[in-house]
Amino acid sequence: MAEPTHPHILCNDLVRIFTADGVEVQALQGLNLRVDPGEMVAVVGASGSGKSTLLTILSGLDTATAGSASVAGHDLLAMRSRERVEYRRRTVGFVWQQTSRNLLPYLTAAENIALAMNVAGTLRGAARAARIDELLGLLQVGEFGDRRPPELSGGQQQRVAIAVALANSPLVLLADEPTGELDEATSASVLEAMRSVNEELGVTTLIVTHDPTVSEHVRRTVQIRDGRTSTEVLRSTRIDEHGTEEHVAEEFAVLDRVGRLQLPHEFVQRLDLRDRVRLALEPDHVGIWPGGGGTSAGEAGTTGGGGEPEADTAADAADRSTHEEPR
Ligand SMILES: Nc1ncnc2c1ncn2[C@@H]1O[C@H](COP(=O)(O)OP(=O)(O)OP(=O)(O)O)[C@@H](O)[C@H]1O
Repeated sequence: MAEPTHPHILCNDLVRIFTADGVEVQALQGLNLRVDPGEMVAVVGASGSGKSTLLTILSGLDTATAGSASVAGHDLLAMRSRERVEYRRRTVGFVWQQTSRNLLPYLTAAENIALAMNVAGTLRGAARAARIDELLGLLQVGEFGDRRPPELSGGQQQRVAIAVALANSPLVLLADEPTGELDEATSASVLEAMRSVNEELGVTTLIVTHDPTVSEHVRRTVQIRDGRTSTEVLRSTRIDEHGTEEHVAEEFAVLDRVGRLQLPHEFVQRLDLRDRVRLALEPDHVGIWPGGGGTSAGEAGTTGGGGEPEADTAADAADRSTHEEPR
């Protein structure tokens, strides 16, 4: 039997509560996320959904209020300050939205990468120079090693920032709105550069962003809503019956360890689902009906099956199933 993979990022029921002026804000409300080694995943959500809070915790700059979070085997809630420093220097690399946070403006691109190696005490001499050339080449900014950030375009600056983030060969690359200050075409090319780095170096990559178009550049997009992951879109390529390659995107609801899921907002609105719903366990899917005693019927959060089941059947099945209220 194959060995189970240990995820590179694992968050279980992650909660972060901020208190400002006596008012509590639950930025993360029991978030679950798993990213396996070598995956490239985008976490996409509206402003205020908790993206930056999640990334700040994963980067070791903040600690969660409850739940668990681990990155490449480091338990982020139990980590002490010395481990935290090493973790930030060697285990994870970061790319932030603002280039000013990624690069020092008075150092050249090559010197910015060298500085990251200096701080972590990694490569020296010829090995260092070779690695800097390799990284700049990989990010397609090989000819700009001697330029300072103000002499580079926004897209080139972010490519150099990615090279800096990779300087100490981290296992995980974390990016917070890495294309937030770029135009559409430049964003697409920077995301493609991140994808080729992910493929060539195998570095696990997590991007958080409000920009839904990022999902076109990754295989898996996780939607975050109100501090929780809600749905996922998986992209794959398959060959159709004419031998033509086609790209397929499928949307899934995220089911947590205890069986909770969030229905997509449109489903809830369309069927006017409120307070409680009726459930029916079918051989290959689960049906969900409005619970208000109406006659309208529909299905949500299901795989397989089709057609509109009888409301009576749903009620019967719901009676047969557990009567526990969803938590
Ligand atoms: N330090 C803080 N103190 C109080 N509330 C905070 C703090 N940081 C974040 N919040 C609140 O937590 C919630 C989530 O914020 P967060 O910055 O994680 O969202 P986001 O999805 O990254 O949004 P944006 O895309 O606008 O940056 C928001 O309601 C925000 O106001």
